[in-house]
Amino acid sequence: MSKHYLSIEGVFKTFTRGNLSSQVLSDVNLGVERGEYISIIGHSGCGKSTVLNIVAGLIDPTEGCVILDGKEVRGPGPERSLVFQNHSLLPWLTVWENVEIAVNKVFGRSMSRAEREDWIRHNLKMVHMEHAMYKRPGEISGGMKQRVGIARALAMQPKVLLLDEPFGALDALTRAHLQDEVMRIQNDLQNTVIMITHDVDEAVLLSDRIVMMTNGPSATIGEVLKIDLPRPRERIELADDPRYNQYRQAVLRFLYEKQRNVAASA
Ligand SMILES: Nc1ncnc2c1ncn2[C@@H]1O[C@H](COP(=O)(O)OP(=O)(O)OP(=O)(O)O)[C@@H](O)[C@H]1O
Repeated sequence: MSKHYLSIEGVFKTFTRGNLSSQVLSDVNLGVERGEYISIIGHSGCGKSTVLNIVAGLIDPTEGCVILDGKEVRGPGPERSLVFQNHSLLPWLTVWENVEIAVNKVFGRSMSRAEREDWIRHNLKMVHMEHAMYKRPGEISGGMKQRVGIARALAMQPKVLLLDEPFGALDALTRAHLQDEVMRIQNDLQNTVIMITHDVDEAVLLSDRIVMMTNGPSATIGEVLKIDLPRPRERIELADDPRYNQYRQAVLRFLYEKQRNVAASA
């Protein structure tokens, strides 16, 4: 039995179409502890989403496996909820109904109607969206849609929350605001999170460990950096913290010195 809460064990992935095949991942191994916040960073196209989709159960590895809480991942499931960069809310439903669908699916049998309503309200409150619960996605901003997406994912009480560049499409201020919200929620709930990001500051600010991937093809984990900064973290204070800047530099060095060939050809 795996000694980690979540473990990615010897994962290889080759995509094949006709007689063309490309090996995207090669021998990816990672152990994640319960309550840990992990960021995955790496150059565009190296295979970050492929790793996340394998953990989500949306893609099968060619070799290797993912074990979550003692069980091998086989196909998607509500114990692994995903939030994408592009809001995946159903546009014809209200904010409330978008969360309700997920809650009914997971807790339809175990909670009464009143309990489910309380739970939906609680999760919308947590992301400060209770004021807009009767609006449709087309009537709210991008940042608000991401809040609802996060509320919906959290409402499923997943064992692991998978975030694929969740703030990537947002302007800098909204992004900072939402990062702070996610840190606050993380301090309260102690979720296990794996997040893909391209943003070095975001990775250092939010993570317990940053997983840095080598360039593809046949990408793997190049280095793992432990972020030993006390929580709760304050972005303004950290800007002057020498440790914060050392972590930042370590990631930048990995991306732009050790793995720079893709950056140069991009
Ligand atoms: N279904 C698929 N079929 C064939 N190739 C694929 C498929 N999905 C991904 N790939 C390829 O695998 C490689 C890694 O893609 P992936 O989306 O995992 O990278 P990424 O690091 O998340 O990229 P980005 O940062 O740009 O989002 C790319 O070369 C991509 O073209």
